[in-house]
Amino acid sequence: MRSAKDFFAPLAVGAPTPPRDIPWRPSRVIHFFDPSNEKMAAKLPGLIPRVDVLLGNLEDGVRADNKIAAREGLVKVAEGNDFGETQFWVRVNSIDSPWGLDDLLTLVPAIGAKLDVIMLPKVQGAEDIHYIDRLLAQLEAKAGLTRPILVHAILETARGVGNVEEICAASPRMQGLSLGPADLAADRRMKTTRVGGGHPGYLVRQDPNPDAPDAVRATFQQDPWHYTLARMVDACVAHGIMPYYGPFGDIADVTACEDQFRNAFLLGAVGAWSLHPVQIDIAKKVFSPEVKDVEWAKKVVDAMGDGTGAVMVNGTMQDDASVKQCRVILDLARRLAARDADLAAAYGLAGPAA
Ligand SMILES: CC(C)(COP(=O)(O)OP(=O)(O)OC[C@H]1O[C@@H](n2cnc3c(N)ncnc32)[C@H](O)[C@@H]1OP(=O)(O)O)[C@@H](O)C(=O)NCCC(=O)NCCSC(=O)C[C@H](O)C(=O)O
Ligand SMILES: [Mg+2]
Repeated sequence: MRSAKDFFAPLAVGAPTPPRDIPWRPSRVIHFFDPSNEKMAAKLPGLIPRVDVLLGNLEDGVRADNKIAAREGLVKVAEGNDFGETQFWVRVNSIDSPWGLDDLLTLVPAIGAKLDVIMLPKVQGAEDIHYIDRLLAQLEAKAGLTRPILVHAILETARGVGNVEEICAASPRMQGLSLGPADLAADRRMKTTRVGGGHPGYLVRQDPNPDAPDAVRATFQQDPWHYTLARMVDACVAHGIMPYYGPFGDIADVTACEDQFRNAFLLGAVGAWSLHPVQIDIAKKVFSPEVKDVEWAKKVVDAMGDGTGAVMVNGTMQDDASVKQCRVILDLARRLAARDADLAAAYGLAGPAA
């Protein structure tokens, strides 16, 4: 393990200095596209201003015989588009796959200056992050990059979940973690074939009524991802990086998608993936605080003055702790409003600088 003194030193001579803090930028929606799919690539000029993060996916979801076309297509997308305020990320193939190394060797020299974050799938432990950390430093130095590329890990194996703390702590490049529910389900030998979301069999049932033993007993579906997501959130917050829910594969079920995203938002996640254009506005809506919550937060913050003591607001007790909860909502609302005039108007907060 590196000592605290050299943790932030570049890992190759000439590489940019790694960040001390992960810069906050909106990332409510990470929109996936396949750069080998010309129909999808043609849609990007219209999608880039709508999403917080555009992610070129080179890993699962891209056919094996299209891997090189996808890598080359991503270079063309980077060269042919102005991303403005939108972040540009890539999901490379895993480092044990036949393509992972060449993804990095090609993309960093070709488009490293435009890449904000590299998403690394199937991360098992700190050793995977140490590997990519050193390799990125070498490639950045060779390419003369002045800004370090950040790393985002997908948590999608049982071992990765077990090692979540050390993954978050492994490098100052660590930007965040996403949940990969499909791979994680397979690795854990869970018996769901869905890509994220609930399962009708994962439920609790109301107790029998002794006076009506034959009456129908209500059932309540549970969230099979709750444990992992909560663990991820704690690990990310402890290490100053950002937690994300991952994919929701039932594209047609926009209602359940919104519910799953909201569960993640309420637990502390900052965003989710969109796999299809229909999921973009769902993620943006869910991961932006609701107007009524922003209004409530303002009211409590105003009522609490210097933030200490206890007061009653609308019949509820508010104190030093609850005002902190309200500041979390208000802080997110302010950051989003500063970049989005519509949200600024809805929240009654300062909007983007003219
Ligand atoms: C899911 C899809 C295969 C659906 O595609 P399609 O059948 O073409 O849908 P539509 O006909 O409704 O599409 C309408 C038009 O929109 C374009 N389109 C579709 N998706 C996208 C997109 N993501 N970005 C841009 N444009 C998109 C279509 O081309 C249609 O265009 P047109 O015909 O001109 O009108 C498809 O959406 C898709 O492949 N999505 C991405 C899937 C993906 O990225 N999968 C990997 C991530 S999830 C994962 O890996 C699991 C995770 O790691 C884990 O372990 O849990
Ligand atoms: Mg996966």
